Amino acid sequence: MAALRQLCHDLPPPDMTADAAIASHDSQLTKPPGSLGQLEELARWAGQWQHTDRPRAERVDIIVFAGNHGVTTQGVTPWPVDVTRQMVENFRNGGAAINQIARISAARLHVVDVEALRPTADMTRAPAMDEPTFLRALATGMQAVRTDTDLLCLGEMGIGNSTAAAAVCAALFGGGGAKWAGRGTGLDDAGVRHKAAVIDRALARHGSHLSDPLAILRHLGGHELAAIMGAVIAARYRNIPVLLDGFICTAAAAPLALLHPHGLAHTRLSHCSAEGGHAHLAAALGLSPLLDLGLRLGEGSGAGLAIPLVRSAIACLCGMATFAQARVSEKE
Ligand SMILES: O=C(O)c1ccc[n+]([C@@H]2O[C@H](COP(=O)([O-])O)[C@@H](O)[C@H]2O)c1
Ligand SMILES: Cc1cc2nc[nH]c2cc1C
Repeated sequence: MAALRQLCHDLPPPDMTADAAIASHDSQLTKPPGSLGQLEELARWAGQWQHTDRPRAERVDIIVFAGNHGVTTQGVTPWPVDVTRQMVENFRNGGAAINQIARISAARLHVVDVEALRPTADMTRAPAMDEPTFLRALATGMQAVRTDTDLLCLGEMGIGNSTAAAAVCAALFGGGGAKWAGRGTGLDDAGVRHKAAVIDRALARHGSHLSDPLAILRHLGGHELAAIMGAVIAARYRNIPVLLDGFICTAAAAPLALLHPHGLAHTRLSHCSAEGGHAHLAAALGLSPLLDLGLRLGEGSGAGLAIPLVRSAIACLCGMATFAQARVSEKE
């Protein structure tokens, strides 16, 4: 735990020399300054974290981390637990939404079943993970990050994990189960109220251990959430910018924002999920989503859909002519 805490404390900073070079080059491109809006900032973000003034997004990985959750025994999701394993099989056979999005976005898809899909402990009765399991799941996430990657998209699959994510958010940011519990895969109003009460019971059970972001993720999170956290940390050390997906993925990364003042600066929020807590979480983290399409699927689907935006931003930065090259007159 101490080594992990040190890693989080020592996260490398952005390359502001590359950033200045990009800003200077961008100002000479054949467009009114600022007219590419958020794409301009997106290209600078990619360059800052890839440590280059000519960023790339040719080699893009989508990693879907899958895990199971003991808290499902509390009736917090309308779907059978076995769907996690069945969907992993579906990912491997090319039949899920993320397979189609990965193909359209020309990204490599990797599926990792964390801890062989063994469920965590039920967080209302015990810590979701003991320390060795938490660290092993986190290391699984770190090891899944390849070095030959320009851009990393993270996603998850886990029946019950919207309860784990909501509990993590409640412990990190306050507000209790009622603020963070959402419909997940399709709960009705009574189901959401029950889910909020289950979260409140877990918070009460672990109260004295919830003062530290890593302890919060261990007690209330899940194997795939820990793996996502590990992947976000590894990407920072390998100069790889990260696209986060929906509510669960963002909640898994959120502890890093509390462990380091710029812990999530190398990540962008790909979209705002329809899951109620995601907008609250984006606001708490100061992240603004690139897309808002009403998605609430997970699997890395929103992150996959944002890949063409990053590619377009970089293509404009690196491919456009300058005013001098194109002999276009500059503003008077
Ligand atoms: O990405 C999101 O914002 C999102 C919102 C709601 C549900 N999900 C997915 O649905 C599953 C969790 O829902 P639940 O109801 O079983 O907790 C899990 O596999 C997630 O990938 C994902
Ligand atoms: C069918 C199904 C597909 C999913 N993909 C991500 N979460 C999911 C949850 C369910 C239930």
